[in-house]
Amino acid sequence: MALVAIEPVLQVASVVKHYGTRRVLDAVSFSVAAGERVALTGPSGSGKTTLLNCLGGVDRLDEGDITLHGRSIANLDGNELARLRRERVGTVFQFFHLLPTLTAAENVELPLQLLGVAAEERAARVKDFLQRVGLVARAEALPSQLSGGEQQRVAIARALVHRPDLILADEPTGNLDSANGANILTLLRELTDETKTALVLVTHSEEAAAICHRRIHLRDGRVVNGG
Ligand SMILES: Nc1ncnc2c1ncn2[C@@H]1O[C@H](COP(=O)(O)OP(=O)(O)OP(=O)(O)O)[C@@H](O)[C@H]1O
Repeated sequence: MALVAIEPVLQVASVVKHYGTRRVLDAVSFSVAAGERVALTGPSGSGKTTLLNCLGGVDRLDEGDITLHGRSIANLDGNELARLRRERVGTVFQFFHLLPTLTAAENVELPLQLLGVAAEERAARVKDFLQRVGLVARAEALPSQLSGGEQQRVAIARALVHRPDLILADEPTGNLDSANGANILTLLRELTDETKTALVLVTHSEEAAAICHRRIHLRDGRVVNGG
């Protein structure tokens, strides 16, 4: 049988990052395939959030490279990087980070607006994703009128609506009770399966790591297993 080479969605090659003289990421390498979910674990201060920020193009690397869908981010200028991030990446945070003056539907629509998607297509996709996260009835609610679990469902719809290759999630259940946390994890698992979106999930939670196919454990900025 012929082997087909499948290019990873995300390739991290010998990434080094310093804060001052401190080497916070020390030659980190791993890759993630389409639809693969990877838990990024490790003790506090081991570099997980720094790595996530590098993956999202928020922090620049000192050495090494990150390739997203075949494109190296090392030599992109700020505008190109912002565009790549908008097109290819979705993010989910512990504290939801919804825009407080926009409704649930408008929050979900925002990534499509930034990408210049036509109004009709935007409306259809927003409806589809609000349906997928079970929030059609709350489309016109402001974030302050939604529970934490509902806000995180809006954030998940917003992270996926523009069909990114990669979702970056930082403790997405960290601010939810266990029942809501479990619902959010199920939703993340089902939706990333359905859409074949890769997920890198930073977490201290066993339950969250358990929805992932694989774990990458960091200690002192180095991958100690799973890379
Ligand atoms: N902007 C910054 N300036 C200086 N040092 C920083 C900065 N951000 C992070 N650090 C340091 O880099 C190291 C790694 O931090 P990072 O937040 O990536 O760890 P983490 O594994 O995500 O920790 P936690 O689980 O507590 O969130 C820590 O020692 C931290 O103090």
